[in-house]
Parts: sequence; structure tokens; C-alpha cells
Amino acid sequence: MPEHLSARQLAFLVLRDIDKGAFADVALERNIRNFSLAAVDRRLATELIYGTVRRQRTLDALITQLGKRSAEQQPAELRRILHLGFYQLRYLDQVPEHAAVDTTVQLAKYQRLGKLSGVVNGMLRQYIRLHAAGDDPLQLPADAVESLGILHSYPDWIVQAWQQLLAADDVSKLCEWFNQTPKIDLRVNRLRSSIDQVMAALTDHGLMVQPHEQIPHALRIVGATGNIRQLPGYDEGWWMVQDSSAQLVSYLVDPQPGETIIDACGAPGGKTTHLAELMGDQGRVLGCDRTSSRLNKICQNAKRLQLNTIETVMGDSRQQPKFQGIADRVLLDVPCSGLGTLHRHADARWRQTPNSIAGLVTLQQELLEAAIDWVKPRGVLVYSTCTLHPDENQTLIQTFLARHPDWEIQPPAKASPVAPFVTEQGWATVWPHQQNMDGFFMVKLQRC
Ligand SMILES: C[S@@+](CC[C@H](N)C(=O)[O-])C[C@H]1O[C@@H](n2cnc3c(N)ncnc32)[C@H](O)[C@@H]1O
Repeated sequence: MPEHLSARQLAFLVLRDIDKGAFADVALERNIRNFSLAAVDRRLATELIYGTVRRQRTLDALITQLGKRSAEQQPAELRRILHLGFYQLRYLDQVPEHAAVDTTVQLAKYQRLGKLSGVVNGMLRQYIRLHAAGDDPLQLPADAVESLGILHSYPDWIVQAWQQLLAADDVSKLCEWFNQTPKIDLRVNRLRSSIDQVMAALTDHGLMVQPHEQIPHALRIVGATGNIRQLPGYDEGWWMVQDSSAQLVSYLVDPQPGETIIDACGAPGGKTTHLAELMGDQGRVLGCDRTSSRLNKICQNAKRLQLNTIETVMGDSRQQPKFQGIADRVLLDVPCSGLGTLHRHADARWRQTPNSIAGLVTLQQELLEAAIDWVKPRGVLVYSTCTLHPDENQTLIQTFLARHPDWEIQPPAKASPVAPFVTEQGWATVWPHQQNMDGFFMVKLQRC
């Protein structure tokens, strides 16, 4: 197989596995071992896989508009080959048009779709002709929701959910934001290191690193990192990978040394470990989860970060009567639809559905009803999600407050790193297209 085809060939094989139900990252990891690719080709394959999965609706619309049959009627393998071709033409400036066409036609031949290689050639060349004439080859319908969904590649129901919360222009910007490659943020372990020490070590290692303007101990790595475990300070527990917006949650909890904190849905421990760090590792932090393999990750992270106050508790947090009235603060970082981290999980927008959201809302409500009984009379509970769906956030909290008039929202103190993100209702929402971080929702509740 010619070298220049290998990246596309790998991408194609991974896409075929995804069509059989595999998760994108798992399928990539499994297939990559069979190819000895140079780093640059590995990067191209990764971009092609995640890019075509993200942009699938847009690419399907092009197939339908430029072909004789709709995308759904095309043979599955031909459809994936066309996705790869159109993706390179539309989104990859570094791939010359002729290379995109030639490699896609060759890919069809390698897959024994030789008879259809003329179709591939014709459709891709038609795209190039229309583009050269100054037109966007992608035609959009008049309906505003469908138009945004096709242009940015989202199911209509996600666009509609965001329209409930944002102006049309913001919805468009948010859709586009999630189509970019994710960045990696670190949280510096203040008990083992400092921002300056970690920045110096990473810069010496050849990385570009920026401190976050609003969030103490948060750093952003600019560009590719390579294997994260091989970066300086990892083994020493100087830092943890955690998006800046996720770091805000523990600031909202605001744990104090000596207190008892329960983290009801704690694995893999990003926030459990942050809570212990903020308490100077003094007190008791119970990190709970119902999945034992995930609970182990809390132990591993606590060990690496050299934190001693964390105890793990295995089980369903809807049924933990032993926690009744023992907590100064509870964190409920619930399982959610993840609409705030769509850039990190290319296929997530196609896996979630309105039905799956409804199931999650029931679980979230049950967890909240159970966890309020753990809070001491003057204690607080923080509810958080990495989603941007109103049913899992604003509506869920409003429904809870209507059912529990003895609870109210406590906005963060003015000096809190969370304060800049607080809305007039007292909860905080991080909008990625405005704040350039993962999407998050968080609110602190207390008894009146
Ligand atoms: C959003 S993740 C938590 C992320 C974590 N707080 C962090 O910052 O690393 C939600 C977690 O809830 C756990 N979970 C789901 N249902 C649960 C339940 N009924 N009781 C306890 N944990 C649950 C999942 O296993 C998952 O690890």
C-alpha cells in the first residue's frame, strides 16, 4: 500500500469499526497498532476520523446533494469513503484538492469498490467546480434549525435545546466551537508544586503553556502534548489533567480544612482530589461511585497526587443511609449527557437522544433527592454537570426548588473564581464559545 494512502486507509478501517458500534477512541487505538505510521500521518488519520465523525451530517448532505442517491442509500463503505474525500476538500487547507481526490479514488479501489471509483471522482470534482465558481456547494434549507444542524453537523434536537437558552448568533458560534480539536488544561497540585515550577518544567520540555487569567492554579497547554504520562511532574503528582471549567466546581463547593465532604459521583476523581487539595489535605473526603473500575481511578489519582484524606465508597449514591446528616458539604457532579464536552467525544452528539436525556434527568433527580439528606443543618450541596441541556440544569433545579421550599440557591462570594460566571438566578453557566472552556453548569444549594 503506498505510504500516502496509509493515513486514509487507517481512518477508513476505524470508521468501518465505528459503523459496527465501536467507540471512536477505542477503534482508533485498536487499529493503530497494525500501521507503522509517521507521527504526521498518525495526526492526519486522527483528524480524519474525529473530523468526519463530527461533521457527518454536513458530509451526508453533500453526498445527497451532489450524488444521484441520498447518503443513506449509498453502500456504507462508499459513504465513508465519500465522507473522507469531502472532509478533506471542505475542512483541510493543508491537503491540495488533487491529492484529496486522487487518494479518495484510490481508497475506493483498494476497498474493491473500483466500479464506483468513477462516482467518487465525479462527485468530488463537482464539489471543486462549484467551489471554484464562488458558490458554497452545500445548500441549506430555509428552516433555521435544520439549516444550523446541517451547516455545523448537529441533530436538530441539540440545536433546539440551545435555542431555548441562547440567541441565534450564539447558537451558531457554540455549534462551531465544539467542532474544533480539544485543548488540554492542567490543575497544579498546590500541595506538591506551584504554577511557576510546572510552567518552567513543561516549557523546558518544549511545550507552550499559559496560565488561566481567572482561575488560580489552572494552566492550558497550547498544541500537541504527546503521551501525557511522560510529561515532567506527572509521576511526582505536581498536576492533574482537568479542564479549567471543571476546576471551578470545587471552588464553588469551597471546602474548609477539617470538614467532612461527600463527592457522590466522584470517579475518576478530578474533583475529589481537587477538594482534598483545597482543604490542605486536612479533614475527610468521601469519593463515591457505583462502578468499581472507575472507583479505582480515584485511588490511583489520590496516590499519585499524594493525598491522604480521601476514602472511597463503592455503591449507588441513591442508597447510602449511612451518610444521613454527616456532611458539611456535598458535591453532586451527576452523570449527564455531556453536551458541554462534545469536542472531546466526536461521536457523542450522535449517541445521545431526547430519550437518553429523559432517563438521565430521572437519575439526576433521584440522586439530588437522596443527597440532600446527607447535608448537616448549616451545610451546602453543589449540583454540577458538564452538559448544556436545560432539562438537566436550569429546569431540574427550578423543579427541585419548587418541591423543596426549604432550600435556596447560595451564590458564590464575590472573591470566588466562580463569581464571573454567575447569572442573575445565582447559578453559574460556562459557555464555551464565550469563555473558551468546556461547557459547565453549577449551583450551590443550602437550607433556608
Ligand atoms: C460526571 S462523572 C463524575 C466525574 C467526577 N466528578 C470527576 O470530576 O472526575 C459521573 C460519575 O457518576 C457515576 N454514577 C452514575 N450513577 C451513579 C449512582 N447512582 N451512584 C453513584 N455514582 C454514579 C458514574 O460511574 C460516573 O463515574
